Amino acid sequence: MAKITLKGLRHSYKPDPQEDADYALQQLDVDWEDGGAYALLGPSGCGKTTLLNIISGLLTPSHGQVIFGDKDVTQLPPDQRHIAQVFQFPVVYDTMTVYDNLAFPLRNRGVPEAEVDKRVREIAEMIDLTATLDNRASGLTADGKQKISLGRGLVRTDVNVIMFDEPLTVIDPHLKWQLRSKLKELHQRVRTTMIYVTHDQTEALTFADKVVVMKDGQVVQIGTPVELFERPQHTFVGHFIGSPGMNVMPCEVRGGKAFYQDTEISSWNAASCTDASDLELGVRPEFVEFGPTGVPVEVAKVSDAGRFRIVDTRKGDQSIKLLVPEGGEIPEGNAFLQFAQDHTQVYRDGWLMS
Ligand SMILES: Nc1ncnc2c1ncn2[C@@H]1O[C@H](COP(=O)(O)OP(=O)(O)OP(=O)(O)O)[C@@H](O)[C@H]1O
Repeated sequence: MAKITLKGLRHSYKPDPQEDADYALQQLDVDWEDGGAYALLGPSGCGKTTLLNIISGLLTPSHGQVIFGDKDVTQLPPDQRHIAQVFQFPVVYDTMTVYDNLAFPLRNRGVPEAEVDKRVREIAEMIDLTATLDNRASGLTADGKQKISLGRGLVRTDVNVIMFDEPLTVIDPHLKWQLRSKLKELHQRVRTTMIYVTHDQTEALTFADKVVVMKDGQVVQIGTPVELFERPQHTFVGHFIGSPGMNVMPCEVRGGKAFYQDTEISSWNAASCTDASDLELGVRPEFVEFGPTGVPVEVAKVSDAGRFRIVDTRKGDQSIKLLVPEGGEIPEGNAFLQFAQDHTQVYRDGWLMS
């Protein structure tokens, strides 16, 4: 196992890239700590698969280095990188038994049969496949087959990283959460570095200790689920993560104070703001409440979400959402909103002002 470092990585599929938009991956520097559970999260087309293929060696980056430990592997083919991959669709040998599927990577590497047997039984137990070891893999359901794909990665002792590319896509919805929590549990047991690629925030936040959020070929934030929630570094992170996402409103800063349409808003970072162009305020619905004074709005819609209600308020074209706990009062028609200062922040050009 080894730390993985991506240094000055850029990739374009075009032969003669000229501008940033020609790059599927823009300047990227990321350290993946040895033994970490990471999610790579972002919308379709943001560059997740490109990045995964560069780490696994299927793709050579246009610029930059891929380093495992202290070894530069940028030019090494996939089979010399010791990586296990679990794809959207399970890759299993249908005619073989579950046992032989799990044993395959070890026998391929000439591991003695006694060691193979020990390892296969150990891993089968971890992924709940012991009872089916002698069955043909063809008879298994999709989640059983996906467990085999995973097991084939876990069984190897030479693996630097296990990478999952949207692994729950073909799993029945009611089994998804089971497999998801199984993955988390397995990571805690084996402590192999895992990178889990998804566009689904629930999958990312429940699996990962650290989430790498991507947008348009760029990493916009690397953080724990709590950090992404509490301090989104970019309005995209605030909006993409959370349900509903962060409210983002245009604002002005005058004399170190933020104003939204002439109402002063207390914000923890407005004082650091010297440049008054392209500014926005971000505040999550969890940190907005009704008050006797504040931003005047009109209550437009109330949706029940179990233990709380999501209230959609309007001021002109601007929507500002807030969460009201069960039993909390919701005014009809006109109302005022107040924002928690510690969780209300100014962004410039999308990026958090520091
Ligand atoms: N083989 C290719 N040739 C040319 N352009 C490509 C190729 N593969 C991907 N791209 C482009 O690179 C960008 C990033 O694509 P990529 O598949 O890495 O994103 P993604 O986040 O994995 O998306 P998805 O979740 O839909 O798979 C996209 O604009 C895509 O059109």
